[in-house]
Amino acid sequence: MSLDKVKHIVLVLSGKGGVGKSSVTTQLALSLSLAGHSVGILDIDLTGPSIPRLFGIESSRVQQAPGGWVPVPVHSASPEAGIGALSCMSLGFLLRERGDAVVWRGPKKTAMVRQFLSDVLWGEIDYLLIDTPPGTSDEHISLAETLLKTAYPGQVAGAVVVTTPQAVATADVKKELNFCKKTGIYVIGVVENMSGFVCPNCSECTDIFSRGGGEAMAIEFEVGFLGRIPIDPQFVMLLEAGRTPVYPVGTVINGENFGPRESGDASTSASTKDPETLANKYRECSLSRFFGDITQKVIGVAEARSTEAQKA
Ligand SMILES: Nc1ncnc2c1ncn2[C@@H]1O[C@H](COP(=O)(O)OP(=O)(O)OP(=O)(O)O)[C@@H](O)[C@H]1O
Ligand code: SF4
Repeated sequence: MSLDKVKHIVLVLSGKGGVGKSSVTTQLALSLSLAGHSVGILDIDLTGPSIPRLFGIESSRVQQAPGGWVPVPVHSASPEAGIGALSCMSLGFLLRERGDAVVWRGPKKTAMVRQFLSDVLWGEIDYLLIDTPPGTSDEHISLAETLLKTAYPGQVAGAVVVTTPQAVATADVKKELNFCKKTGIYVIGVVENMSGFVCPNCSECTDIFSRGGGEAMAIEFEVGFLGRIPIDPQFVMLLEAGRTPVYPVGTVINGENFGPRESGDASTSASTKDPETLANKYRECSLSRFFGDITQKVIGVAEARSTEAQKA
């Protein structure tokens, strides 16, 4: 199996589309690599693969090697900056045109997911994040079946469930948690995305919708709560420009700039006159801090689960 040398596998799930699951997957992957880990992303959202676009590499093509597919690099490792390598695999790389639609029946989707799990040459990596379609579909079932059959004890760290404060009110995200319970997939925790709004003028964080629903749901289902991420208009702009909001300003890997270009690029664009107030607000609302905290919790659970499995 191509997953043999992957240390930890993390699934990213959401009950509904558009809650920011793929955005959370990419920023979680970047935060993990920023923490020095080597990371892969497997995008099994077959009908709407968005990972290549979020990294600005949708025109890349997957290379075929004798043993399988070589994942597309996002960036290589930078030992001097303490950053691990990041690569990804998505059906998006295999489609001829960016807008090509995939209209497949269940068995074909199942076969594709199995092939993605067995034929991608990840090599030795610390984390593999699997971005799944919204809901509980054929892709989820074949993913759970294949992983439960093939993964070694402790390798599947579990699932990160992404929701928004409003989506929490719907039954979809609860279905997702029930799916994990039924299939025996451990829930690492819930992320409440689009929770509050970061003003582009002064970086003030305001709760424009309800807040705290994700945490309440985590308590109800007795699973972990990983944290909240505010709506940040700069986030979309940076992603669209192929930049990485969670990397510090001026992050250069092998000559290429990956971070926001300058401090005004990220959620630091406040026009407040007092630099100290601004700095504090930036610290309070910075996406990198939110993702950094969530990432540390995911690392903690993944390591604890693999240590537990080794002891057993
Ligand atoms: N915290 C945030 N602040 C601002 N914009 C955000 C935030 N999170 C996500 N977005 C934006 O919301 C949109 C939807 O995000 P994304 O594509 O990640 O959702 P998704 O749940 O993966 O959707 P689907 O499952 O339908 O592919 C994107 O334009 C993304 O840039
Ligand atoms: S700049 Fe500050 S005060 Fe003005 S709208 Fe934004 S959050 Fe409110």
